[in-house]
Amino acid sequence: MTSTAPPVEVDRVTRRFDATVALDDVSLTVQEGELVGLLGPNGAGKTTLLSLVSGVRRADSGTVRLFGGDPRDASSRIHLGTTPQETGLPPTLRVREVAEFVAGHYPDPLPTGELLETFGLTELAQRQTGGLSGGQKRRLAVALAMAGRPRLVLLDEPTTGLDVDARHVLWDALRSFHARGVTVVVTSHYLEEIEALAERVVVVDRGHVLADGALRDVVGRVHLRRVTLAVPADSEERLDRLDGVVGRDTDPVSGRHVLLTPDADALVREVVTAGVPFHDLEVRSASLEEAFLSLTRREVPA
Ligand SMILES: Nc1ncnc2c1ncn2[C@@H]1O[C@H](COP(=O)(O)OP(=O)(O)OP(=O)(O)O)[C@@H](O)[C@H]1O
Repeated sequence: MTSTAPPVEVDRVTRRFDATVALDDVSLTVQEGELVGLLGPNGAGKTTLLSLVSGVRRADSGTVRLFGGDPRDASSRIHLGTTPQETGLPPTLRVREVAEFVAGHYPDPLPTGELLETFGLTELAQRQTGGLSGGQKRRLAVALAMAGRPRLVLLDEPTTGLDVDARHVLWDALRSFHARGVTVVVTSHYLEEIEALAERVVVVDRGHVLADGALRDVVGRVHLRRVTLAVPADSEERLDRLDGVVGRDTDPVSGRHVLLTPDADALVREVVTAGVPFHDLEVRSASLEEAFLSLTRREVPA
């Protein structure tokens, strides 16, 4: 293990579960200080990837390095904090007791009061964990990952089940740790979470890395524009006959039609030429969600 090695180095890793290839020749390096969002549909291989990096599982082939060492050696994991998808907390222990118990395993832990404060848990310090709500347990589980002042944290779906306020408390906490230099790898089903947090996005599907880059580059890579417009109900079916529309949806708030297209200028010209009566036209870049759907609908490269 070397202190200058990147926190995560995954090199040509394959991992199977019987006939399922969960990861197929995956390579990925995460440098110190990065905040990486790992995106992928259910079963894409995200949890498997994190389990290899945290030393819980072993790769069938290829190599995984954690700060330059073997993640299966406890000494390599000294700078690692993790929050798995499911966390078991001892139900009769109080929040503060659990935090102190976990902190006791590290040579230089964060003061428990500071940890609880950062995650908005101060008020709950005396509560038994068995009496916490699902969202409160989740926040505690993420806080525990930070107890030992990790240099790298792996968070698997950290905000699943949290309401909007609790999610924002957690995002702020993650941002503050990241600002102090902590490297963060986070998986999420909430694309707006990755948009809000991550600087780099890695899109995984069926065991392959489909895209890896700065958030705006991944969104830009699909070259999609989002054209929103309102049309009278009796003209709606005319939208189906337009060329160059690769996706169609309805905006849940305004009820306007959303058309995804690689060439917004050509599409708008076509709408005008076809004489479709429209109003409230808006053109903007595709969101990460739209880019993600477009990417994961593609065929997996050979
Ligand atoms: N212990 C296991 N035994 C058998 N198959 C497994 C096991 N763990 C994962 N798999 C399979 O490997 C593939 C990748 O699973 P993985 O849990 O890594 O996906 P994921 O991207 O984390 O999905 P999710 O978003 O649903 O958590 C899936 O097809 C899954 O069914």
